[in-house]
Amino acid sequence: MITARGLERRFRRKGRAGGEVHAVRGVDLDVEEGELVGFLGPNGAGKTTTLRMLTTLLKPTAGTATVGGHDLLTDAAGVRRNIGYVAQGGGTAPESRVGEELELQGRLYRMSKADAIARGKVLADQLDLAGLEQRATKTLSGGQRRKLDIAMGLIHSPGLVFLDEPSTGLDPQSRANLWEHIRRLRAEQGVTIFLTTHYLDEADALADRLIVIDDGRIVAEGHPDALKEQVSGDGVAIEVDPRSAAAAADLARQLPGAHEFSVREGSIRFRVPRGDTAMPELLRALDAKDIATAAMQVTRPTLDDVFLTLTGRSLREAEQPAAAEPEVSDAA
Ligand SMILES: Nc1ncnc2c1ncn2[C@@H]1O[C@H](COP(=O)(O)OP(=O)(O)OP(=O)(O)O)[C@@H](O)[C@H]1O
Repeated sequence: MITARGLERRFRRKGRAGGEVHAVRGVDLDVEEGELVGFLGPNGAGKTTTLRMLTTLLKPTAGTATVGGHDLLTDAAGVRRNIGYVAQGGGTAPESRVGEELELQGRLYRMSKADAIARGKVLADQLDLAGLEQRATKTLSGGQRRKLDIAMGLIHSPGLVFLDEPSTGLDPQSRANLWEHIRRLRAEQGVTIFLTTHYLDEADALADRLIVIDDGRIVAEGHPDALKEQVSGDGVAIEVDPRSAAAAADLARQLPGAHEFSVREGSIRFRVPRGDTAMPELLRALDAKDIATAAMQVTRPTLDDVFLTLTGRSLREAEQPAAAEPEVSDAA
């Protein structure tokens, strides 16, 4: 469904400072039909820029791609016909009615009036918007508005849909509801979904496969659980008498694959590939040396641990609002 090689995008900075922003620095992507792929990275990592290139809204500075079976550079119209794109801000006019928006969107894709209305009804049902057709879009809740945006992106029955930060700004209940709908769209309609997010829980809950981007480059790729296992392993924390800490840490260091040690007084922390198998082994070793453990805890890694291991930064820290960017132009 998507094959991209070496996609790059530079933006020229305006003003006296000059120079360039290298927003995307050579991205390779492969997305198979029917996949639900999460494109995860902190603010400013290059997610939206990549998405805008893949959806023909922005020309790549370098690289090639095939999207929905059409060449991005030579057949942009073919790409546009075969994809749906749901942008961050959505695109509904505040005064118009839900049903009208859906119909108009269908007409923009050259559907007949009857087909646009019929397809709008099916999508409204599937996305829990039935009964709201006569409501002005400005009166919808945030969650309903996002679902309308998604319905509009799907009106022409594309096989591939891009969702840019679908649940940003929604309360936890609306987010969970939206996730359920996204899962169902894939399950019931077989739509391939490529979504960007900077929420770890969203990536974890939704995606079959994650592609992690940082500073314009892909830094990891895989199923959320596989990434956690490969990249960082389980976290282990044990508490012993401070006088035994050095000896206990020595024993823990002998566990296969143990790494990232920190020892502070009687508190020892480290990571191992599998906490459940390492723990009994360590307990036996400590017991044999008469070292008593006051507490022991194993924690499963999070996607934040993955990001930290790969980049040396926490995704949560990286999400802090960025400093104001210099004025820039859209032209490369
Ligand atoms: N039109 C533009 N002109 C200049 N620089 C831009 C432009 N669009 C994006 N950038 C810069 O490119 C970098 C990547 O931005 P992008 O919007 O792709 O990130 P993102 O990962 O989608 O972030 P967010 O999660 O905040 O949406 C940032 O440094 C951004 O300031």
